[in-house]
Amino acid sequence: MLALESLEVAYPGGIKALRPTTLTFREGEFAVLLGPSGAGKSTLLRCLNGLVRPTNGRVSAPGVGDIAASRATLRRHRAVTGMVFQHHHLIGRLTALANVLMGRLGHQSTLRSLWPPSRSDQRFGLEALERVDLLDRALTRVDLLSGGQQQRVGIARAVAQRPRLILADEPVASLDPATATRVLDLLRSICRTDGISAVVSLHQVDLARHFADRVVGVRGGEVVFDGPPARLCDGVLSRIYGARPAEVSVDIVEAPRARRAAIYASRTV
Ligand SMILES: Nc1ncnc2c1ncn2[C@@H]1O[C@H](COP(=O)(O)OP(=O)(O)OP(=O)(O)O)[C@@H](O)[C@H]1O
Repeated sequence: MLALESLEVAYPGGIKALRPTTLTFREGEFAVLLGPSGAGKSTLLRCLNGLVRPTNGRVSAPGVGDIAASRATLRRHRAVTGMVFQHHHLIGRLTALANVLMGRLGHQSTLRSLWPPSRSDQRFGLEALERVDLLDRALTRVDLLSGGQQQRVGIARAVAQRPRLILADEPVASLDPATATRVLDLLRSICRTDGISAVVSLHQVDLARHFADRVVGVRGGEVVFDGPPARLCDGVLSRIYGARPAEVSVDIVEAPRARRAAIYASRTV
């Protein structure tokens, strides 16, 4: 459904974040990107909704074609692509419902978006919150919610957009293991029920094993593994992480993002 054709990204300064990559994400698939810090996972994800412009190659979406062909194609693609971020990107002083309703803006004209939300949009937003078990918090300010609850609001916002695709960049990196599992479980089950495709970057190998239909392993801007989670054996993990498998899932996965980078740097082979 979503095709990357010889996609390549070089950032200013010459960093090749993504080497020529050709890949297809299939309809309804829950794909997980795994890879060490700096591997290029965020860059790849951001190319999928045009937040990063490739240096070469293109991303094609069904019914849209090359998403970067024009502002209109990018807008059409983004209208059906929900984003879930590590740090939620919510507006803290607004209620959960108001944040969720932001997911509807891509479906409205500029003029309509200046008016209060319609009843049907409000109902849609409340349904989205109910699906992430937060209906009772609809009118609570988001900055009064826990990290896990905020991430569920982030998912509800993406779902309220009625997306065909959800892109999630380390959606559970700031959460404790039990909350991370619950949040991913919700995300995957909503994607399954609604037939939404998902591309999710994770650092936790165990979560990838549990939730992914397909794992794409990235290292040094290249896809070094592409297959079902059952094939994530020790050899594959060391190909992806360049570390002994026993070292992969404990200290790296539990470490905060900034420290992970230092751990990886010290282990680069
Ligand atoms: N805006 C930018 N300008 C210059 N270099 C960048 C930029 N964004 C990322 N990079 C570099 O591109 C490479 C890939 O970064 P990217 O954020 O895609 O990796 P990642 O796998 O998502 O890492 P992490 O797991 O730490 O988030 C890294 O070397 C990074 O330093």
